[in-house]
Amino acid sequence: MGGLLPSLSRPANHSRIFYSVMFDAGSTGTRIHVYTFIHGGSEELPVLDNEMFHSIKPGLSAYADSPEMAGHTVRMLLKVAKKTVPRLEWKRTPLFLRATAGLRLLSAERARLLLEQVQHVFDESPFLVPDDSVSIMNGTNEGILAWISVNYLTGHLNAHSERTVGILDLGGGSTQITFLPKLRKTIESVPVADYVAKYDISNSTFELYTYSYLGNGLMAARLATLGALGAEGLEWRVFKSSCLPKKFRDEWSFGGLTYRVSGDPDGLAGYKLCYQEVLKVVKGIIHQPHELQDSNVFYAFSYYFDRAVDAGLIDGVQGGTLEVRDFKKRAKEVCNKMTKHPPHPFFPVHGHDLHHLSAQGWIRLQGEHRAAVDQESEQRGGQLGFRRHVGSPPRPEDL
Ligand SMILES: O=c1ccn([C@@H]2O[C@H](COP(=O)(O)OP(=O)(O)O)[C@@H](O)[C@H]2O)c(=O)[nH]1
Repeated sequence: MGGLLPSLSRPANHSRIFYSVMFDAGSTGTRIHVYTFIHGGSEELPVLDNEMFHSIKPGLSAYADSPEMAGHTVRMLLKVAKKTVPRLEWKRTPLFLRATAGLRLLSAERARLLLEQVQHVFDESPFLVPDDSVSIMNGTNEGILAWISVNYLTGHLNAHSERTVGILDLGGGSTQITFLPKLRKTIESVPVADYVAKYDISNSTFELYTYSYLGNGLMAARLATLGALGAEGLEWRVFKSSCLPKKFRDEWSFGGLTYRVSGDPDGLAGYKLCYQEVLKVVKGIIHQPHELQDSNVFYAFSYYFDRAVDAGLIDGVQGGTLEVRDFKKRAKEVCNKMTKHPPHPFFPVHGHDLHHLSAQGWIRLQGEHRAAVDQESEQRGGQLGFRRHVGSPPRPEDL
């Protein structure tokens, strides 16, 4: 997002503080980040001084049939920008919105109508609206930017660092995997050319393995497992799964549609059947690079983090370090227990078939993209790579 920073050529007597507003329009929510930067001098890069964050659920794609509601969401979030940025700075503070999987999953026309509403709200606001303010970010850029962010925050992009870490991001609509391959063969044996992307950062070129699986975010893959994604007859159908406790009934909303779901009261439930159900959705779709069979460090976040916390695998504040097989072990325990006592439904990780991704690989789990690095624990050996919500208020998902 090269245009995030406004031009720094300003008169000498000008305020050295400036602001930038970024909207993350995800499939499950829309979030605003209001950044405050301090510009130390013409030779130096600006320093991030503060970040204000707020979010609203559901995401913009829930309003595909009523695009003006998407505009309303953005208008509500802009109130946070108006409160944070001093009035005198509004006209030089740029607004950007980048939409991810929710809008990628819609038809081009429906997505266009939603973005048109956002553009309208931006245009009537008192802020600066650059030419490329509102757009859908492609999956490759989403994966690369997450890789850069995590490697920058963990100190792996500095000149002395000899290795980098991979990232696994499980959103609601898509999931991304990005890493720097150690073997040439990994690049040469990708299924299609768009699994490889070159990126230049401070005099180094990184040739990354990166892919975004659209429709394999947690919510979309879960519905696909139930045979519900794209199905007809949502008004009368109940989608059953052996991944859910037999007596479980609920309604799930995603992308503007509501699905009635339940366990199978007359059938069987449990790990084995559930695993087979999930396999149908990911088999032949998820590419498994050979070199990841060896030990590798990945930072996994978004729903990987959320589910690891829900499953009691890691602490919700401290984060933690896990082996991939820990997910499988816990999924077995929970799914097999649910046949006896119905607990909350727990789905094994759908986004990637993690078990096959890396049998001995470690993943560290992280929550928010904006979390700060816990330097102390990194120095202690990196057992707890990240803390969640460091330096920010608790996340108010609902305004
Ligand atoms: O700043 C953010 C925004 C979202 N998320 C997580 O991302 C997931 C939802 O992803 P999203 O709605 O953006 O879906 P996508 O459009 O990426 O598929 C949830 O686990 C959120 O907690 C996050 O960790 N940090």
